[in-house]
Amino acid sequence: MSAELSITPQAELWARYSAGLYRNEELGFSLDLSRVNMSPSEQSAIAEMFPMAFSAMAQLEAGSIANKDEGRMVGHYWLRAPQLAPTPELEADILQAIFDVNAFCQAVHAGEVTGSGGKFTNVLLIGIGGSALGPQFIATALASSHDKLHMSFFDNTDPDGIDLVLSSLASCLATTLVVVVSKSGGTPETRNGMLEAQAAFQAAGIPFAPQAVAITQAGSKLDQTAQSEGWLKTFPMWDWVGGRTSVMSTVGLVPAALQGLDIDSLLEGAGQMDSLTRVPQVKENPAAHLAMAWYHCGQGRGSKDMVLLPYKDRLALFSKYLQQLVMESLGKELDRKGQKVNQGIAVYGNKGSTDQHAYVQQLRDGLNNFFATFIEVLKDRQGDSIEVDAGVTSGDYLYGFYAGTRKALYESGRDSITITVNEVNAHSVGALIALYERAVGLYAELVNINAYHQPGVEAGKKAAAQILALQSQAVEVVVSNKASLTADEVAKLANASDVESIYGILRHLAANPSRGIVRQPGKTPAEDRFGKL
Ligand SMILES: O=P(O)(O)OC[C@H]1O[C@H](O)[C@H](O)[C@@H](O)[C@@H]1O
Repeated sequence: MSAELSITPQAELWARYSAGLYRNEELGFSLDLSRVNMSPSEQSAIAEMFPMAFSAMAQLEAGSIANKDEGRMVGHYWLRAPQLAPTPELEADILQAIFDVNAFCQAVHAGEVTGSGGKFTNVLLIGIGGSALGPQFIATALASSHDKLHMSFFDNTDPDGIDLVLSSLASCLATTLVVVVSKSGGTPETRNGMLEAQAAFQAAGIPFAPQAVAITQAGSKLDQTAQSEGWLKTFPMWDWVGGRTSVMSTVGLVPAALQGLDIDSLLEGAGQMDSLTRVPQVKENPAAHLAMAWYHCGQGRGSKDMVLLPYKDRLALFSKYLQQLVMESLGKELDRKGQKVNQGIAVYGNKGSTDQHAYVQQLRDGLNNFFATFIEVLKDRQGDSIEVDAGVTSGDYLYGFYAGTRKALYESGRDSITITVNEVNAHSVGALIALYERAVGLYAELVNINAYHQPGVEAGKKAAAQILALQSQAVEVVVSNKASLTADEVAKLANASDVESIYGILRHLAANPSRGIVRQPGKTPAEDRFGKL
């Protein structure tokens, strides 16, 4: 196949590009599938599946219980078109939340709401998954020297990672606004981050509650904590917004507005893309183009990985953001009929041309198990560029590397999609997010899965809870025994059968001296002995 492709005449490729390019001048956006080796007949076969996908999306937008397993509506599209919400109450809730976000952030910027050290200078956002990835992506994509507040994140329960962020905030904790984000309000990593931040405030003698903001569903554990401790502010989150599609809700709007970003433009860009991707004709709909290409490349089974190559540093976190959006939405064991399908599309990537010096070698010459998505940004920078060679700028190089890689991949029979935007700004970032949200929704309909639940995540959470329960049993046995014990002996005394887990727990504790446990290494893990320090 690659030999055939490599001899496709340039003129034919140019004609295919020109005739097939989806573009919208007003939005400053185009989508090119000319380097996806999909014949017209294959295109029409996939296009025939779309009417039912369009109608499912229309029902979803009209307020159907699209997430049947969890009995929920799926309403992230209403966030940028509140008039489309299925009830006047929901419309009013969305508008009120946007109003409150603006009012609060204006008061912070104006110094009407302050920290104990005066006007806020920093934001520490604590969240994980959909409650961190979107805010992090937007913060990085749209950062500038005019940012009103400096952004930091706790997005994990890694003590060392937390310390690193805290050390960077040490001199400005008294002017740091802490925003704790959790839709469910009960996610352990986020709760731990909140407790770590509270401890740091306490150690510095700064009251935490007057500098803390919660974003969560009414009545959640986090909501209760915020209420009972008298936190500065609580913003609502709704059950009809999924975590991975929550970036246009208070989850993404509060941090973005605090940073000083143009949230109206973000919502407008998303809303404009929503209008284009609502169109029920494949040819006219860029999200349908994308979903069609995904279906073709992976044969509707996700057999090829999606490699994201944005040629713009600001978009480096987009692949991380899309990893959750795509993989948590599409990675499902069962289809809607309950049949085992093990669907999904693996997503990875970072940025071009950096990745050309890392893994692009394999993309070009190695396993052909992927399709690439290039993101090209036409505007190089604000202001002019110097020439790095006669008549050539750094931006020309970046373009050259993108175009060259696209060509080289095509010549070795590897499919690629190119998305082009005029520039990276709040409007185009909103549009890109909306494009992928819709493409994921449409693709999920094509393969008949529920894109809006995440049953698999629960298994890991339950297993983690079991390990933590086992830890207290194991510690009790070790500290109440005079002699040191092997993991097998600890397991026996704790009445537990999972010796390997006990070994792992004790080895971890022994590596942290303040936990009071020592390890005497034996020849093998089974011969290691654990005792009181
Ligand atoms: O916002 P939270 O309720 O804290 O959830 C944070 C994240 O954790 C979960 O495990 C889900 O799989 C994600 O979809 C979610 O975004």
